[in-house]
Amino acid sequence: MWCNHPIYTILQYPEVLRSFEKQFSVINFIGVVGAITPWNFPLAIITRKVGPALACGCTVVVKPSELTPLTALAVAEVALQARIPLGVLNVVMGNASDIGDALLASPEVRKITFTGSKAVGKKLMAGAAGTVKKISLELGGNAPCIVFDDADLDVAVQGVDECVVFVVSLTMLCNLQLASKFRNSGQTCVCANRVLVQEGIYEKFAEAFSKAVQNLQVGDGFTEGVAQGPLINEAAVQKVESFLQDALSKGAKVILGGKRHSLGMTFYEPTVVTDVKSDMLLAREEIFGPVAPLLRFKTEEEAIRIANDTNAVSLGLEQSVYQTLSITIGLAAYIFTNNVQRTWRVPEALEYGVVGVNEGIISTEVAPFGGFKQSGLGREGSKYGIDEYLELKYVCLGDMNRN
Ligand SMILES: NC(=O)c1ccc[n+]([C@@H]2O[C@H](COP(=O)([O-])OP(=O)(O)OC[C@H]3O[C@@H](n4cnc5c(N)ncnc54)[C@H](O)[C@@H]3O)[C@@H](O)[C@H]2O)c1
Ligand SMILES: O=CCCC(=O)O
Repeated sequence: MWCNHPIYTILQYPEVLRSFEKQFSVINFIGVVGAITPWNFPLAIITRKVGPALACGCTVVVKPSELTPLTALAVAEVALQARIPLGVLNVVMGNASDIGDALLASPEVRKITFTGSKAVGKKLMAGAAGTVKKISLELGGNAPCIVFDDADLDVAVQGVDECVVFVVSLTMLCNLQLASKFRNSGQTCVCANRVLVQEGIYEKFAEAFSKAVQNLQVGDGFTEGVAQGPLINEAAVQKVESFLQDALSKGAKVILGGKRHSLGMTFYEPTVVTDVKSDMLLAREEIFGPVAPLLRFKTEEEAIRIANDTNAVSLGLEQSVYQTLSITIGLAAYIFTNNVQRTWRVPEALEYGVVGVNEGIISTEVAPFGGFKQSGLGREGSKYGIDEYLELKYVCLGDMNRN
């Protein structure tokens, strides 16, 4: 159920359009959208795709993760209650690759929007070629978080008003780090994955940070005060264990946690690891678990180089070591500094789609969210997110009075 009424709008560049009086731009909504979503934000990721699609006039077929299907059905129920007409928002469950193939093969589906792993994203991108569909990909990350030694470690933060970019206390730093690293038990694509700490403050930061992490209460998310839940499944725990094992065998040290939680099942202790090096899987792969690896750096140039070097091949690692070995990715990055010049210079040098400066929580619907390199294509949120569901058309009007 979709039609293709053009919305006649004089778009950007009115001054250019004025100079070509009889020419103007038209936007069409793109058509049927296939939205394939992951488990880790089972509601938010559906809504950030469906919202702009419906706003543009598209209909949507959502294929949610098989690990969190009920949230998607709840969205569909709410859509019905909101009187969104039948057929406008559809949820399809079943075999993932069969549904993916059907969406890709359909000439009616004009756009695929996907959030999930790099491996599946690449398959969809290749599959979209058959019918030349527009595609947006929000894929994995390996966010570096750079802590410079110019942060004023002794300034106690009195209140929110003082939390301006030039006053970064150790307390604030640790809190922001906690927010960024341990959000959703570390299972967030923008979680700080590698914490790069300048050598002058490395020991002090490690101590203060692990004290803060120790206070995170693990348990049932419905219980008051609990900050860390379980990991999504056994495979996720085993992945964390294998990365930690690799790091320990290469000289890293666990200073907090480092094992399954006494609650059992898929609960894992919030963990801090020091002496982590760039060639360890903990630093090269998306951990997707509550483990914070601390790396050491000397200079700003070195920090930027380590942060941008997500190419496994350049480190001489065998790609077969781990199936999903990261290659040139760039979703989110963070820096903490008191130096105003650094707050501009370093983000500019970082090859990442989103950069938090003295801020650990960066997602908002009003900003463009998305990655560089193999972290994805396109943006979600803001006016740029709307563009993903539109086609731009140029109409050239002839002079009707011409003889
Ligand atoms: N960049 C972002 O905004 C963002 C946000 C959240 C999660 N992620 C990434 O998602 C990953 C975790 O999510 P996941 O484990 O659910 O990812 P996943 O790629 O395994 O699954 C994502 C979706 O793709 C489906 N799928 C699997 N194989 C398919 C196929 N052959 N054809 C069509 N669909 C198929 C799954 O059923 C699921 O619905 C992490 O890498 C994380 O970084 C990225
Ligand atoms: O996992 C990715 C989405 C996280 C977010 O919206 O901040």
